[in-house]
Amino acid sequence: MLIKLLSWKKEIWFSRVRMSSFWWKMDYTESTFTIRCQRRGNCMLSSLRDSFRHIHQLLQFLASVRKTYFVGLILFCASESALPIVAAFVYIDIFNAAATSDMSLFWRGTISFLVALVSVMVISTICKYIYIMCVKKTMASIRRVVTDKVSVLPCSYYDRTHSGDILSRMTNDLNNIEAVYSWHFRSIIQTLLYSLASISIMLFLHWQFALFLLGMCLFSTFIIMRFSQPIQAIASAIQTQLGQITERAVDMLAGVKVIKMFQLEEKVKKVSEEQNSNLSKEGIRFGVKNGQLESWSYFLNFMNYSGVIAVGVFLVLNGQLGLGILIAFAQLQWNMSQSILQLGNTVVNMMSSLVSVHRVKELLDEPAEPKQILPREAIMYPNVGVIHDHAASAAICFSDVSFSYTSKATALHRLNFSISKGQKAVLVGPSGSGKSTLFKLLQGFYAPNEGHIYMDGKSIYETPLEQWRQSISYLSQEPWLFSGTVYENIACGKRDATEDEVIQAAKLANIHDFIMTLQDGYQSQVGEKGRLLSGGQRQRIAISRAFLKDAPVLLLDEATSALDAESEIQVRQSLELLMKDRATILITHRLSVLSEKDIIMVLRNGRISEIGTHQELMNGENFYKELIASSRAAV
Ligand SMILES: Nc1ncnc2c1ncn2[C@@H]1O[C@H](COP(=O)(O)OP(=O)(O)OP(=O)(O)O)[C@@H](O)[C@H]1O
Repeated sequence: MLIKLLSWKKEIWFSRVRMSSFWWKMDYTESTFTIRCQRRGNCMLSSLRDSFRHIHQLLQFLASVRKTYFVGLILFCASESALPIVAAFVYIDIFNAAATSDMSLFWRGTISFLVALVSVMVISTICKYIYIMCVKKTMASIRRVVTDKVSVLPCSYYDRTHSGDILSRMTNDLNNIEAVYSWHFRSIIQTLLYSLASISIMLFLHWQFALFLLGMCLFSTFIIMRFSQPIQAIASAIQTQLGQITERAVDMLAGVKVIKMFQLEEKVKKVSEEQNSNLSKEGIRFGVKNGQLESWSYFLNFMNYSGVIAVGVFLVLNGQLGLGILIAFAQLQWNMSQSILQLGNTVVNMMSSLVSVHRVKELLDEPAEPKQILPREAIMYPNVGVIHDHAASAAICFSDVSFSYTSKATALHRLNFSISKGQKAVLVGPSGSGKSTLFKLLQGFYAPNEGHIYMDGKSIYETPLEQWRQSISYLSQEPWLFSGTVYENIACGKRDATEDEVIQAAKLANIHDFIMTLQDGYQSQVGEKGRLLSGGQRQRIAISRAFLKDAPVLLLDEATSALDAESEIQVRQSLELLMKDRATILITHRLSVLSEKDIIMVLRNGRISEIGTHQELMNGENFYKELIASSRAAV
């Protein structure tokens, strides 16, 4: 019965431990001792070994400034720790001077303290400058590496990752990493240095009394560490929620017009209130736990201090300890227990910041887009270098190209077509039939699962992506303009473009006259995403860019469909000029605008179901006729 009762109690204890956000598990398998901490939600360091790995990562980030950083930091901490220790010795002198009326002791103490104070001020200022400079340099280099990485990630990464999450890694997480370098390492090193020095001095002055104090400090540390554990879990949850709030904010800013048009303000408000309330709940939980931690810290600090005074006075009364030494002990103990208690907090915060190291490292470890598209399975392409006759003569050629985003559904099935220089192919088909996917493959954003793509006789598998993309200009329905000037937005079409070339491109795109009416001409700001310009003006700036790029292949994705009739006519004229002597593929849902000469490719469920001119296709019974009929009905 008793055994049953004990095992029942034990089970209750274990289940309570498991119910907490964290549960620390001792694992002795294969003679290794690992402490695992598990957490609800994602992105949590799974073991102490991981934490060390991430600290190692932080040290690697420091790279060439590592030695300078640690020299600066350790000297800074040593100088800051030295002051209270000197003060303790000064107390011995001053109290002994008071007890023996010895003025020379008093002056020795006072002067040594003043010298120490000035020295610490000078040394700590210089050392702080050195180590903070290293931190700033390191952070600048991490930011550069992260930005570089983000710019070379493949499209598939952006498909599966929310931009808010990426943004959060580039901002919140990097700030947390900076906090580790600037504060957490400092606090840990300072506490260790101060504690080691204090313990050595106390052991030297009175080893029995020192051991008693040490025991009390260790006991306090143990209690504080227990209270610190839940705080770490809450801090991590807060960080995850902050990431989610950033994601929502990015969505909200990008979709502000949709929100207005669909009167989604209330819904957005509700979601944001929910997130805020969750965040504030976690914040309150954090505050409560932190409050408990602080109360315990004060209580233990006070108890320790009282213990020192009580035992010290007892020893003084028994003649085993001088009054000066007791005051020195009290001073050293007070500072030591303060910093040890503080250390608990620092370790907790640092563990939570290591989550950020993990998140940034995760981003950096993402494979970059390859410099060249490789065949998915080399075995299926024994003759990659062999060029078929039709591919060699065509500007664009798809040969048996298939592609799927996921293993479940195939987006494109065995596409075969070729387009010559000066020819215009129009891609039509219902929504979801694979038109944009075809463009993505042609631009090298994804590798085909099977088949070959050729441009001007060169296989995509044998041409570096940079060179491949250099041969393509892409214009979409919503042209992307960067914040900056009109000039910068056109000039980015060609590396080292001259002013004359930029102006010539703008003239060809029929936008030069308009630019000259702007207050600052080519130096006028376009605003975020070109908001200071109209849709047609934005599109013509994008066309200028394409003129400047002068690529032989042109991809137009509904480039005129967002424009009003007048803008459309102007843009169309510019486009006609741009298409001249280039191979063009145009995606459109507006079948009324097709010309007699265009080659029409009908995509249906990822397959080319028909190909030919409008007249040829209208002669037979086919899906194209159905599309024409439904588009006329829609008009
Ligand atoms: N990033 C992606 N990941 C997974 N599936 C995708 C992705 N992008 C598109 N798809 C799927 O691939 C298929 C083809 O999509 P695609 O965007 O190429 O169609 P579309 O013909 O351009 O459509 P629309 O005319 O509506 O723009 C669709 O079933 C779509 O759901």
